[in-house]
Amino acid sequence: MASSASISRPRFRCFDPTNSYPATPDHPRYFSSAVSPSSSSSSSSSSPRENGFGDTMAISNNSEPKIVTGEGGYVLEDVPHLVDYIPDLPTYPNPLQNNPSYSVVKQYFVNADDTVAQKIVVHKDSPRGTHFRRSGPRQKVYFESDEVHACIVTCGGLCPGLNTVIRELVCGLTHMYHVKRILGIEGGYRGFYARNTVPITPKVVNDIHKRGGTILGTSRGGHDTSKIVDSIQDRGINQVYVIGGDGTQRGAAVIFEEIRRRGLKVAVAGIPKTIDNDIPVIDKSFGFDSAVEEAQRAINAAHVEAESVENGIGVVKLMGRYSGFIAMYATLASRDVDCCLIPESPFYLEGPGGLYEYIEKRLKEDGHIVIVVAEGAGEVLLSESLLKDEQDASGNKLLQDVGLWLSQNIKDYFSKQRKMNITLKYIDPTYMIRAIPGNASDNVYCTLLAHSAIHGAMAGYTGFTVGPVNGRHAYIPFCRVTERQNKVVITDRMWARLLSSTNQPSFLDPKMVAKKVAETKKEDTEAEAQLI
Ligand SMILES: Nc1ncnc2c1ncn2[C@@H]1O[C@H](COP(=O)(O)OP(=O)(O)OP(=O)(O)O)[C@@H](O)[C@H]1O
Ligand SMILES: O=P(O)(O)OC[C@H]1O[C@](O)(CO)[C@@H](O)[C@@H]1O
Ligand SMILES: [Mg+2]
Repeated sequence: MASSASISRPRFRCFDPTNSYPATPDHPRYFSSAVSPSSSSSSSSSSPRENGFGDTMAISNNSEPKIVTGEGGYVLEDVPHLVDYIPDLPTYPNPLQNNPSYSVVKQYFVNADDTVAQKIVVHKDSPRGTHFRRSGPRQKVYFESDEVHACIVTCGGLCPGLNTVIRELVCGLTHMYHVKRILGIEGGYRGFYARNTVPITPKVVNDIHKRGGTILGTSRGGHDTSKIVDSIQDRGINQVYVIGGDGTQRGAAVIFEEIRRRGLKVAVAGIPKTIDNDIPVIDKSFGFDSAVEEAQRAINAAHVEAESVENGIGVVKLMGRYSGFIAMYATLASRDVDCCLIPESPFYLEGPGGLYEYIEKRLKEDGHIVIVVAEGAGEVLLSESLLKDEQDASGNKLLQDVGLWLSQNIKDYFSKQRKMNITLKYIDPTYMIRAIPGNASDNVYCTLLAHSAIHGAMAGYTGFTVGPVNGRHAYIPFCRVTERQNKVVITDRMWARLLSSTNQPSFLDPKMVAKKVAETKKEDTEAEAQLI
């Protein structure tokens, strides 16, 4: 899919320019205050951590981001490394060098200075912008195979592909790095201190990618940082793989901070999960493709029902608490949808240009209409009529059922006010969509995510999330994926394509459109100014 955009643009809250010192044309510099690590090796090689620029490594003792600047407005937002706070770590040759499966691969190891550009459409004089460290195997690793004790935890809502990521983490660690100790943490974050752990082997996970859900179980809430890190320390875990959405990545970030504060040699790697696709920076999250595909079945059913009766109305609710990506892509894929309602695009029911007027038009012209509504759409309208302010255990807002509310209002309006005979069928496939296994494309994607995370942790990187940025997998600092949510930008071309494919009203007056365009431009300018 096209790179997902966000209404709120990068703000670089995690970037402290007051720590900067000037970059020279041939020597990019870290912005944080520099302290050279003393480096030693107990085995084959000895060197400070590569920074990819032949430059002295700059170490920050706190959670400052590691920013490298270069020529032409080049910025690298690097991820933390274990040597940032444990300087004397030995390194070892990567066991992949002797792995028969990978031995014929030319240039299997990632070049030390490979970075991935966040912005790929640039102008002649525009800055080169933010880059992230490219993911992949390094020549040297910071863990010996026998020393690794990894754990895997899944948190938040279900998502197609969760089991595939678990499987590929286990198989990747075992087959690529000969790791023998991998623990599954049961039931999300609270499992670290309140539930059992299970040893996992490739045999245990062999066919789990064919099943929906997560074999480890999941939960919301229950993040007690010090209890979690105590448990990591007590069990001798030194690689933590955390699979989950925005809340989970926030949780992983604080676990990493506590680990760093305690000076533990423990790598923390996040694998972003959410069918909502609301995680910024990365191209898309795993499970999203599967969700869009499965949604077609519900939309198809709604269409068949609606077109089989006189004045048939099919309403399908899809997930998307804050972001309407599933609804938007499911609509674009289906071509049977006449109206798509998402949280980012406010709508109204009555009067000229409103939803009721549009439904009536479609019924008169086609005899039926199919409406897709994302669960977070129309929140303002709903809160006006139903006051409820509840949260789940993780603090996420609990939403009213917009599909039911909309269906009831449509029925009332047409039968009572317009005295029309309509037949409305409401389909809520949300949990059926979330519970399926990953589709073929998500399964391949999950493998790449799991392998990226393993290579990063083995290479000593920590405090990072993995994911593709413009098609290339990268290591992204936690703060960049937690500082905002990815949202559909209704002033982008993709939303315009949707409007033109459904022919629905935009529900926006021209003044509002102008305001949105101006806001987006202002945010772009501010983000660029911070990069210079
Ligand atoms: N700011 C935070 N600090 C520490 N832990 C957090 C934070 N936010 C959320 N968590 C923890 O992360 C876990 C998952 O969070 P949440 O339920 O919001 O799901 P998620 O990861 O966002 O996934 P999704 O929303 O896609 O289902 C929960 O155990 C929650 O306690
Ligand atoms: O009912 P649960 O498990 O809290 O999950 C609901 C939420 O999970 C999500 O799918 C994100 O995983 C949201 O779209 C949805 O609101
Ligand atoms: Mg979330």
